[in-house]
Amino acid sequence: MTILDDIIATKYEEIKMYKPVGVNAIDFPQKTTLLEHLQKRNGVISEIKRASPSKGDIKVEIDIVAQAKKYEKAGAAAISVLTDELYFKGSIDDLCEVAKVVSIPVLCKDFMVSEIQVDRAQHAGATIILLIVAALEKQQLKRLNDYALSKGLEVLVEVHDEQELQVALELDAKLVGINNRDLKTFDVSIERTAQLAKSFPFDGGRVLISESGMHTKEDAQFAYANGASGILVGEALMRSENPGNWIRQATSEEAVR
Ligand SMILES: O=P(O)(O)OC[C@@H](O)[C@@H](O)c1c[nH]c2ccccc12
Repeated sequence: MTILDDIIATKYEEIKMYKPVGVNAIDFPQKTTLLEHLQKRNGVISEIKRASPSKGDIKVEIDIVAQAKKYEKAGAAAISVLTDELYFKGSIDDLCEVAKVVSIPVLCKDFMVSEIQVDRAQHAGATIILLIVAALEKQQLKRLNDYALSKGLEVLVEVHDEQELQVALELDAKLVGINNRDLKTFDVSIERTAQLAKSFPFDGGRVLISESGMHTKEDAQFAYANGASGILVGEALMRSENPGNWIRQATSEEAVR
């Protein structure tokens, strides 16, 4: 059993206990779309990540609304919010709080196995969901992808190796994330992006997003230089004294050249 198997197993238990989503729709500010942003210019998908199984507590007590506002003000392309409670100390309420105050896309970062989670994410204000190829059967992946798209959500399809990339391409995913972290062993290497980018077809409006393990402006530069239009950054922004600066530096002319 890997940690990923454990997490997925808890998801099936969790979804049985979800309270039905209320009938009152919340009035969220209108949001832009991530694909359009990344087709035009590079960007940082900035994450709210209180803790993680590989790093333990990162910043559990944090004003996430203030943090999200900093991300938006600095020009983040989107905000990712970890909603898993057990392993990441996040919550669907975290996502909802963020979605209420920003006009950039909001990604529900969780391990989706069921349409119930997709609905719940959208109800809480998410405009993007994550689907992890390594965590899903092919049919299940296709079903959830079709379902989310039919609901008007954007879908980020996450891969970690060549085979998974092919699965994402078969789905015709437009937002493809290469996770530099192996979710089974936690090994991280940003070289993974460079490797997989070699077989990435940069056509059809598809964009490549490099996820995890980026700490410096040079890391961002490396990802962009290897074909990424977007980078997904969690820990570095959560630990930074000045996350706005981090984002601005990683999106400056110099960094994206
Ligand atoms: O904190 P980092 O190393 O910057 O990583 C952010 C993000 O990529 C990572 O949180 C992530 C990528 N894919 C995931 C899937 C599930 C949970 C978490 C993730």
